Amino acid sequence: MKSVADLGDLSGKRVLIRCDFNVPLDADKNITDDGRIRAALPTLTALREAGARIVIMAHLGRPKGEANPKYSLAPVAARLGELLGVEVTLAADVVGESAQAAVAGLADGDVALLENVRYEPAEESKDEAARAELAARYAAFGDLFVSDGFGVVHRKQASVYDVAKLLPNAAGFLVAKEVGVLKQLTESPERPYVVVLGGAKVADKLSVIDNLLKVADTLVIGGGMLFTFLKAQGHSIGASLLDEANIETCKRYLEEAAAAGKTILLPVDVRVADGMDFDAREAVGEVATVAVDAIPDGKQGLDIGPESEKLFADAIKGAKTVFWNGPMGVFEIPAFAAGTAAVATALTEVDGLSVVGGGDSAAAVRVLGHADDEFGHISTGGGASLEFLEGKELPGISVLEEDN
Ligand SMILES: Nc1ncnc2c1ncn2[C@@H]1O[C@H](COP(=O)(O)OP(=O)(O)O)[C@@H](O)[C@H]1O
Ligand SMILES: O=C(OP(=O)(O)O)[C@H](O)COP(=O)(O)O
Repeated sequence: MKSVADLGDLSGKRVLIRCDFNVPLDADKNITDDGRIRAALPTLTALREAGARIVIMAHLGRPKGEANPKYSLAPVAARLGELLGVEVTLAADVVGESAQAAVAGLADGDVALLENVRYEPAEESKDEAARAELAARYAAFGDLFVSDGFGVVHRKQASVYDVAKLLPNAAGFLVAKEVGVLKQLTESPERPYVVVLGGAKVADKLSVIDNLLKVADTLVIGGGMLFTFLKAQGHSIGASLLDEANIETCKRYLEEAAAAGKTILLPVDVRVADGMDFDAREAVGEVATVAVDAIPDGKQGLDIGPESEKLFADAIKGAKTVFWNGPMGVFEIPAFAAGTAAVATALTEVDGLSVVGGGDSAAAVRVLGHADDEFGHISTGGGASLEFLEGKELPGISVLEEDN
């Protein structure tokens, strides 16, 4: 993997860079945690100081191939401009006339941000030819490509993977740093090694458990995915998140873990309500704590309960290595933040290496009042770090090692 320093004289060169600026926004489009933008500053600053003309590709959320103002990068452009102390030109499209004009208008040290790359249907397409065609349009905007969006390196997408094949490339400082730290967890983690999983990307997270069971001693499961496990154990889960297609897989995981002498630690109680109003940051109906085998019909599980907080905190504090991705509940709503807060605090008390990964998990620890240096490392990637820890090849990284 080449570094930015190996790219030679960058003065006047157009550097196309993929960043992960998928930051949490509130209902008024205020960024609630700008950690991912800050994490990109070392590379962007170095490129600017070297006199490069910077063209940034990034996404926000999952707009599924359609332009949609809800997912515009406008709040990101404004915040990045403040942090860099320079105006960041936001193109109104991804590869259209506005993007072309923004790139053509760059002077040395200037920064342009293309609109959300996921407005383009080919960005996330499984059709390689469609992705390659879009990647060629991106590549026309740069003389060189830098990959610095660690949170997306597990995605085989046009702005992450295909474009890297078309230009001389290098890893940015963030990607290099993340890989360096996460290697410590794969090479010889001190045991007990506990992995804590939660969050809402249920299908993604369930698919990594197979391999994580091979490397970790204990898997602690909270967040949206816990309910598919409860269903697999025969419990009713009311209106909670369910990944129907993976109920049998969860049964298999529970059996495999038991056979291998590993532990899958599930909550014993959960906090439920009729639902939630995410924008208003409120529960809908009464919030109640119930045992996991007594979730009433129609109720939605939105956090782990107080007994589970203690159970999980003890498992975490007894570990020498802990990796945590995914909030335990809908922490953005105060009534459902206690589980995530308990896990975050337990991680700060680990006598060993504690790593938090993921956009929302990193946001959660900061929003809940923790400082970054209370943890061994805060990774900008959730899914990306999990796949790294599984030992999988990450397309956005392996492509950088190929000759071009
Ligand atoms: N029980 C639950 N039901 C619905 N959403 C949940 C639940 N628990 C956690 N979440 C949501 O999961 C989201 C984060 O998920 P995810 O993107 O997988 O994490 P990360 O960004 O850290 O990788 C948070 O916005 C949180 O509100
Ligand atoms: O937020 C992200 O990942 P994460 O939730 O795993 O930390 C990245 O921006 C990747 O987003 P994606 O999971 O929609 O591809």
